[in-house]
Amino acid sequence: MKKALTIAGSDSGGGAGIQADLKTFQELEVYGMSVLTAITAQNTLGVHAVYPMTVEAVAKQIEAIGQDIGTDAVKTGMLFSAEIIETVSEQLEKYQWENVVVDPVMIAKGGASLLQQEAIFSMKRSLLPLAKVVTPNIPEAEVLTDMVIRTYEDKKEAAKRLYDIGVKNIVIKGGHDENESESTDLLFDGAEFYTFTSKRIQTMNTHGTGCTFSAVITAELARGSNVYQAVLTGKDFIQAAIEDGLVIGQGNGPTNHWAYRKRKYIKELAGS
Ligand SMILES: Nc1ncnc2c1ncn2[C@@H]1O[C@H](COP(=O)(O)OP(=O)(O)OP(=O)(O)O)[C@@H](O)[C@H]1O
Ligand SMILES: Cc1ncc(CO)c(N)n1
Repeated sequence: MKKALTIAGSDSGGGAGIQADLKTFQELEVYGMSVLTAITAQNTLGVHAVYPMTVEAVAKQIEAIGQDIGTDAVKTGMLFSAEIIETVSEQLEKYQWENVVVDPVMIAKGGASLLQQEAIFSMKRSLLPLAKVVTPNIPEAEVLTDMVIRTYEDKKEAAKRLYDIGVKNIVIKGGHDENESESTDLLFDGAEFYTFTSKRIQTMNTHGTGCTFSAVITAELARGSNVYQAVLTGKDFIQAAIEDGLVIGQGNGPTNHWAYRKRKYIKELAGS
């Protein structure tokens, strides 16, 4: 049984954060573990309060896993503060886990801050150099690279700048792209650029897309996939999850975490 760990915030509404990650790991038949960095009081209408954990609580949770269970891959999501980022980075270095995926979560869909402004420096200096994959959306990539991203060439330049910080593979996600008919994610591995394009779905129910996408990449790396295959599966998984989105709550609803598995089974049944 392969194992994956998420170090992230709790979304009480169940669509993003730790909850999205664990649901995704389970769907991909990977044993899921979690380290909480913060608790959010959150629903489909927005983030109503944030309660960060102490650095001691974060370190102890990681040590509990490191000293006993270990992991085949680990992702980070909402980390909230510079001190939490420094603690997580120290622990990742201590255990030398190989498949580190950093989703540099900064702002929730409703505009609430999930990362303090002064933590950006720690993210770039301490955490990103440990990452095998980083998965910023366009606004996050702009903050991390200090540039405006409008065109495909801008995305390529931003990916190169992130590579220079020390990340081995960069995925700039297209959810916030201005293209109304497609959503294209760009992967750069230091040598080649690859694009992953899908039809843009017109829906309000995209809460937690980024968390779910990076959780798929993490689970797939744990299962032994290479980065290209992991991103490809991430794109298929999130497309199915948005297409079969759930009408839950009064705002931006969550995606459907079992849509990908359901489609796979239907295909298998049709073939048998
Ligand atoms: N409307 C959409 N239709 C199809 N794919 C989408 C849509 N919105 C996002 N995606 C895909 O979902 C994944 C996540 O991208 P996005 O840019 O939305 O992340 P994010 O902003 O970090 O998400 P969040 O902050 O809500 O967790 C990417 O693979 C992207 O291409
Ligand atoms: C806890 C948490 N992590 C990440 C996101 C980003 O989608 C969110 N809304 N909430």
